[in-house]
Amino acid sequence: MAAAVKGAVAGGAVTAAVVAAPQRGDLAGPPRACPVSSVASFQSLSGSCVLSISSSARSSKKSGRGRIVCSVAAPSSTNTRSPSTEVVGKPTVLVAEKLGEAGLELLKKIANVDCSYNLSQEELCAKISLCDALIVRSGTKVTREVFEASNGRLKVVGRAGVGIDNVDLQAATEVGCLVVNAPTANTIAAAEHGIALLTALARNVAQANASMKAGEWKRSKYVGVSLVDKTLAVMGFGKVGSEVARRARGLGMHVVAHDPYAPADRARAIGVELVSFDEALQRADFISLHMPLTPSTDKIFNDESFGKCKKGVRIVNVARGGVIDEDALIRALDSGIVAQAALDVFTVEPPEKDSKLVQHEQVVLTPHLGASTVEAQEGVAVEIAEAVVGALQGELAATAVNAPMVPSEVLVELAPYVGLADRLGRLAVQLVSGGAGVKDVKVTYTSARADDDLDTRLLRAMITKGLIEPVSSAIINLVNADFIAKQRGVRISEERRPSDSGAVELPLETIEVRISHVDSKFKTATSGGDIVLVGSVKGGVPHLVQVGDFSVDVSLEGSIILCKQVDQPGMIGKVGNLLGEQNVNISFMSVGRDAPRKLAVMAIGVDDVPTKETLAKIGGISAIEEFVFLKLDFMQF
Ligand SMILES: NC(=O)C1=CN([C@@H]2O[C@H](COP(=O)(O)OP(=O)(O)OC[C@H]3O[C@@H](n4cnc5c(N)ncnc54)[C@H](O)[C@@H]3O)[C@@H](O)[C@H]2O)C=CC1
Ligand SMILES: O=C(O)C(=O)COP(=O)(O)O
Repeated sequence: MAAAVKGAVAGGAVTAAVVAAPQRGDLAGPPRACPVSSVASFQSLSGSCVLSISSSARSSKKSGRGRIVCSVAAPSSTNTRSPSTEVVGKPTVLVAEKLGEAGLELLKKIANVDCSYNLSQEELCAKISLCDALIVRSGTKVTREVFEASNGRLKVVGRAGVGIDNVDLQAATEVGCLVVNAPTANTIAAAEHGIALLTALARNVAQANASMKAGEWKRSKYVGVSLVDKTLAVMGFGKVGSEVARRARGLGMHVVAHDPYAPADRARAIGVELVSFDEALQRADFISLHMPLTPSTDKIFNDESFGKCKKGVRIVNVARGGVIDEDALIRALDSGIVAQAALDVFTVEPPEKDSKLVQHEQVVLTPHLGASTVEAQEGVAVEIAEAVVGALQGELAATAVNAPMVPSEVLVELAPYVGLADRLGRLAVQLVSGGAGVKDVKVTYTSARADDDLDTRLLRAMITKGLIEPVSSAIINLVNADFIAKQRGVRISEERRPSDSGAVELPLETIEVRISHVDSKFKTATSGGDIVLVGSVKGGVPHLVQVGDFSVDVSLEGSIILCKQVDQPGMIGKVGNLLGEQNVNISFMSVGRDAPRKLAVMAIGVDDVPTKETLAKIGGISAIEEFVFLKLDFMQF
């Protein structure tokens, strides 16, 4: 994608749009569909956000399809999508698990929505290459195979809930697919379910209910234990954990919490003592689990940890089944270390109905209902639909889980430099003629601001995009830029160069891209043996201001002809005439020279692509020693 950044100030709010240029490989014919995804816009949002640099043409680039119009497989009996409502030109969102109506309505405003539930992995893989977004809950495994089967088309996976352990984040990142979740809307529901299980456990509600339904009346068998003055250990003091702690304090419990990353002041504010893992186990009468399933929490409750607990401890798990070694739990229940367990989540869902855990008398079960309240499901549906719609429109995703979170105000400020960074990378790589390929790139940012006052991750991603996309089939965005650079052995180092201009109102004055250890097609673009291009933003438009040691000034739009020549009268006229004869419009011309009548570099911006013959004629002008034509827009070829 060649991107032009257009900046504007509208109604006091700065907005800018990165406009995707058409791609090589696009077919002629019907207009390219999915216009929403070809525009990455910056919006002034509150909080931390991430820019999704998207291109509608990514699917067409790989697959050769010219438009993103889907004919999705016939709906199964559980499908609710009506194929007749599919609209050409809209992206397609596959909703693979039940989603609240309000969320579906939001999606339908901009997308064809295909609600296909209970898909097998094979069915999901078969459909996914026709979808721009996928929305799941915890019941769908979004594996590497799914990302690979998407063939580059899937731009965003929305997890309508918190836990993203069912999504292969590494695979998503590698293919540049954004993953967003809905981290807040089900917090209270999960916390309330935790408390429901805690109280039910203490008073044998489930067992007594089953007994009565079986016609019994056993009052002495179901004597419970009190919660007041007991100690609850909250393991994982995040959003759900702290809400559980707050409620447990209201029930008169002492609450300790273990969370290596929790801020002490939040704990103190709720009257919770933060303790080590072992101390939490040693002090707890009740344990409530609220940590994510990660490699470091996988089976963190095992024989060894149960061995550290008080005999008769009661455990509630509304987090993830995998944090408990279920065989170890059965042993701990059988030995009496654990008196009772209440489980909403399981290592494999649904668990085997005849498993010892499911059938254990001291185990109370719910089928992953933590988030299942009417209110939470409506909230989650809206939260995820907004995130997915935003991502499809190239907006900032505040809940991205596999991309750097760049504060929105930083993004707004950097917007004009995003296109500059992409174009400098794109031009620099076209000057490389050989050698071992691009391995060493140094980017120098000149700024009058303090050293720590520039977040360059977005710019680095765009330079990477510019450097790699023209010479590969990779699609690069903020999600996968660092991964792809590393995978290709491209080392991008960054440096800040202070400026004493005093222009602190600008985040940046110039960006210099230097490629070392390569040969150049245009020797004049080298300085000290390296290819060096410097750019800046003028009036919101990216400009090339230096080529090697020569100063130029050419707007980075369309394409550029660089000529090295002996400075002499009439050169501009000669080149201009040749281009004029071919009806090639010149947008800019700029000459940088050492001294009068010595060597000069002429940079000519052209809106149209000159023919090979015209270029050859320019190259044939006797005073021109070197000559290179650089393209910013690949559709022209
Ligand atoms: N059963 C259900 O339907 C639901 C389950 N959940 C699950 O509950 C869990 C918590 O969700 P939230 O509170 O929203 O997430 P969160 O991200 O706000 O909190 C998780 C906390 O766990 C902490 N943590 C990470 N590693 C830890 C470790 N080794 N030991 C102790 N703490 C550790 C983190 O620092 C963080 O504070 C997640 O696993 C989520 O998937 C959430 C909602 C509904
Ligand atoms: O949000 C979470 O982490 C949950 O576990 C909720 O899962 P669900 O969306 O109900 O399948």
